[in-house]
Amino acid sequence: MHVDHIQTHRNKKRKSIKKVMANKTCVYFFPVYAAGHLIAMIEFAKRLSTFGNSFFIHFLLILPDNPNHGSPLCSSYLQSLQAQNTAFQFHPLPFVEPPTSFNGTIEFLSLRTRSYMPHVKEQLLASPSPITALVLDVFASDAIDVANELNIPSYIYYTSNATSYALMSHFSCQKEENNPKDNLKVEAICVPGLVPIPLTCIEYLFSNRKSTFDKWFMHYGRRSNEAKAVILNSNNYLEKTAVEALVKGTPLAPDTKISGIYPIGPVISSDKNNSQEHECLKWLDRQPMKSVVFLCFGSTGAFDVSQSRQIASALEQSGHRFLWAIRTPSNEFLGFPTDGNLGELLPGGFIERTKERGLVWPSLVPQTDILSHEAIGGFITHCGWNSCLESLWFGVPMVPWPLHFEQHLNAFQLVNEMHVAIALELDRKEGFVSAKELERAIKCLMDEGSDEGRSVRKRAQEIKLACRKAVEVGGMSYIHLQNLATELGRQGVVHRLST
Ligand SMILES: O=c1ccn([C@@H]2O[C@H](COP(=O)(O)OP(=O)(O)O[C@H]3O[C@H](CO)[C@@H](O)[C@H](O)[C@H]3O)[C@@H](O)[C@H]2O)c(=O)[nH]1
Repeated sequence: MHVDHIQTHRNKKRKSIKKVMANKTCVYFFPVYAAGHLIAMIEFAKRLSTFGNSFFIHFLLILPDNPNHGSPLCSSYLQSLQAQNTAFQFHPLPFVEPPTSFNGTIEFLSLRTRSYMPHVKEQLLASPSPITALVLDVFASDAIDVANELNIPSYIYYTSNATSYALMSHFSCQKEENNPKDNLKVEAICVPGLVPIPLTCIEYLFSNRKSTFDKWFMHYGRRSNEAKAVILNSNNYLEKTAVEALVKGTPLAPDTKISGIYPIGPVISSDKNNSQEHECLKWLDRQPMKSVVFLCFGSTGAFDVSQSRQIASALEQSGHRFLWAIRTPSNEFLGFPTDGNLGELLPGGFIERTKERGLVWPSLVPQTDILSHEAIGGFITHCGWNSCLESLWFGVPMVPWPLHFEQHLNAFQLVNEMHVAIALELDRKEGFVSAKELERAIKCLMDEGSDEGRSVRKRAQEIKLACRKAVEVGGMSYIHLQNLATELGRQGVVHRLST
């Protein structure tokens, strides 16, 4: 959605809304413009808005500084949202020149978000109705300062899982000398209330290999401790230990202001987006039930030639049907992968040799629609939390292939806590997986006679049912969401227009 679209849309709505505005308040959302964050937050807002209509929902948006830096998934999602005619209002913030001095991607994005704070304040002050809450992505939590200044309660909508939030919050209150980065010699990290977490799962967060992520991870942990409450896209069936510990407050900083934890998940994007006509789905219609292994690595995941060829070889040797979304990595700073250059990425003759049982799709795919298709029997995923939830929602067992951030931790949970995934051995330093190892994991997941496969398939079905029950009327996530909606609607008028 372009700025013009958003603004026209907003102007049309303003008129009709004016009439009923008198008794309503507003909840403002401030997401991060990335597929795993923006879409997840809007989907959460949709669900929240089904609980009565005592408030209007507004979104503050920092649009990408350059069209190549914005996830294509975000723009197509925003466009499809227009057709759904939600009552949400979007406010793209006026452009601010991006920072020129920074160390790595996360620092760039963090500094850029901070530079928008004057505009955030301006927008909130211009609100057409009193504001009862500001709901922030954790990576936009510097806006808590603005919320405090205007006496607006702030909430964090955390787009990943409860365990990684517990870690973030716990480490944020550690003194510099206890920086987990310095503990890299121990084998497991012990956080009060959590099961011990192997260091290999989190060293990516705390090693200096990837610029300053650890510094910002701790910074946002500290900021989120200043919020009134944290909303988690999880529940205490998926992550019993972490959710229960967080509800008790065990891993939180002693001086935290957080007084509520709302595990309301899973929230997934379930819109069909007219993708029924998509070639991948038509192809799946022709495949037997649960016969296809699906490979997709999130909004930013893409492999070089050498790794892509190992994947191709594993797929060929495994003998199983497959659907592989493949793209070419971008060399540009903040650039997104481009359509897969199949001639370069695949070994000669691969497509011809596998055409009876495989489809290679050189672009983004309608992931949730694919996962919901009955022909899908397994998912090889980079373990972005949304991808994990989508797979679980449709009862699809996984092979985790984590790439960045907290994805190694998510992979650990899928295998060791939820028992819905077959472990894959990867060289974490290089992120490399050999053809032999991938072939083994695919066979383990997909072979009918595989005991491990049978076990993860059964668990995936159990989790699917439990997740659906959790969000149904009366389910545990439903009740948390209902309580949150009541709190937001009841909060009283905490901020009045300045004029
Ligand atoms: O071809 C594709 C690829 C992805 N998706 C969708 O894009 C979203 C991707 O989200 P996610 O699986 O969470 O991956 P990332 O985009 O990599 O997510 C970022 O944000 C997540 C939530 O905070 C973190 O868990 C991840 O580590 C971080 O990389 C999902 O809804 C997918 O269905 C598509 O629809 N088509």
